[in-house]
Amino acid sequence: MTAASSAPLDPQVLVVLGATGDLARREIFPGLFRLFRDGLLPEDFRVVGSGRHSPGDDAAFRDQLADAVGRFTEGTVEPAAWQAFARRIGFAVSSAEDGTELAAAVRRARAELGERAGVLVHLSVPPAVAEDMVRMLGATGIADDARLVLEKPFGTNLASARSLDATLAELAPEERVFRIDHFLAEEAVRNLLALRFAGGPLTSAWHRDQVAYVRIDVPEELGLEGRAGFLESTGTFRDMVVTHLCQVLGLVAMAPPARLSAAELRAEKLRVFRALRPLDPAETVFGQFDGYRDEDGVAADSTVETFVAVRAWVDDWRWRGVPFLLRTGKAMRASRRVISLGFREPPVALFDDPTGAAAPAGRGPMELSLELSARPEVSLRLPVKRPGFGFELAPARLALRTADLFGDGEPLPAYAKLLADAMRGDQTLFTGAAEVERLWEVCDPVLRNPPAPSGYPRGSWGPAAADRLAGAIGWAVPER
Ligand SMILES: NC(=O)C1=CN([C@@H]2O[C@H](COP(=O)(O)OP(=O)(O)OC[C@H]3O[C@@H](n4cnc5c(N)ncnc54)[C@H](OP(=O)(O)O)[C@@H]3O)[C@@H](O)[C@H]2O)C=CC1
Ligand SMILES: O=C1O[C@H](COP(=O)(O)O)[C@@H](O)[C@H](O)[C@H]1O
Repeated sequence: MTAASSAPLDPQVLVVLGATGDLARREIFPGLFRLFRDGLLPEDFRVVGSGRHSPGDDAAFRDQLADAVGRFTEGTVEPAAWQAFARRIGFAVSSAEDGTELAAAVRRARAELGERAGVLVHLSVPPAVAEDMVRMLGATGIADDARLVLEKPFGTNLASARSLDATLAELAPEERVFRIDHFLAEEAVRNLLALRFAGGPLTSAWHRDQVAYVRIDVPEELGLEGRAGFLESTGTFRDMVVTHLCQVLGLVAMAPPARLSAAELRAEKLRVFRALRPLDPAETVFGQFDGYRDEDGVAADSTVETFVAVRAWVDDWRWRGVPFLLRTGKAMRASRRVISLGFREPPVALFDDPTGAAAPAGRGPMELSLELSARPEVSLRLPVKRPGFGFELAPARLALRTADLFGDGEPLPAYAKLLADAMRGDQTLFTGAAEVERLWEVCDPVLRNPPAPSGYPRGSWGPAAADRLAGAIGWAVPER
């Protein structure tokens, strides 16, 4: 994995399609501002936001962004820094059918920056329109020498992902195509690689001989946040499972790569995804939070899932027989992103039961948990002997918080890291075409035969059927 190069960057025109959308205001513009503040953008740059509907003029667009950046930036936004950043931002209308105004804005920006100026286009648009937007970039010449950053989900199924890959291949060599899955750039996910591959007993324990189950749990408190249109057309399975949760599964399950390069990481993940058994609708639970159908923009008879739980299996030598439990949903009790590995229990419960039958319910096996927050936490739940006369065991937790080690400064958000990497042409943390296509293949049985969603109350942990799916392993996220 390459460190951010300190070499000065050529001037850049940064184009954001879907610039009025949720991702743009929540992550992309705050991310770009953060890079600007940290001196990680080139000396000379322009930002062209684009969408089908103009917010009015450049000033109105900047006002919208000032609001968003203030809200979604950690720490204070210094007015002088914001002004210096904002004066380089403009807006141009575009759609899949007509990119004339956008192309003119990009040409003007390049002319201002000089002939060395590069172009980076981030397509922050729903997956169903990505290919048409890519074609528009080709037809207008914007894609000619630009780097193209594509959002997840990449396509909406295997056929559309292949078609999008084919269209991209006509316009740009693979080195200029960046398929984003921002979970891969989370500080904590990269910390997982350190934990696994920097040596020590965890490297050899990462195996079916020692590990009884893996859980990847991403409940979210947030509901629709004005994204009814997106969720109604995409659903949580495509939005979160085919993408983030499966990608994290790939990093958890992969064998050690020969080196931390894009090619090696992609190859090792692909090996896992080839061994990933096609998901079984009978081992998948869909849920829909109560009241979802009353939300603006949601069909009165919508069967779109806002919650998914899956039991998956990786049929290779390392993982065969180990369940991988995946769960995510909107409007749930808490927002967490936790990977847990439960270690096998000894064959005889020496301390608990004279018959050697089982450990008492509630204590659970030794479990390693990684909190995928911007400030990574690693903890180990393990049994300790309660001091005293007998041999009673109690659960305890050893926790390591990187903020305690390195200070609690403002971590670089995943999107800022990815945008900086894309500008530098570093694809290490981006996904490859083959792995994305294989994941669509694995997920296809559920897409073709989706389970009917069960209702669940807002603020709960999801439908009871998901608890039954997890069985004795359960879904409990560690206390913080
Ligand atoms: N929101 C999030 O937290 C995250 C989202 N993503 C991904 O980002 C992408 C965008 O999501 P999000 O911002 O949430 O979605 P939104 O619906 O909020 O925004 C999408 C934007 O795309 C534009 N758009 C919509 N339809 C079309 C169309 N037919 N042609 C051209 N442009 C269109 C809209 O702008 P206009 O109407 O002006 O054209 C809109 O601003 C998705 O792929 C999503 O998976 C990834 C990570 C996190
Ligand atoms: O890609 C997406 O991710 C977010 C969750 O990511 P986070 O970094 O905001 O925690 C999810 O809410 C959204 O639906 C999805 O499109």
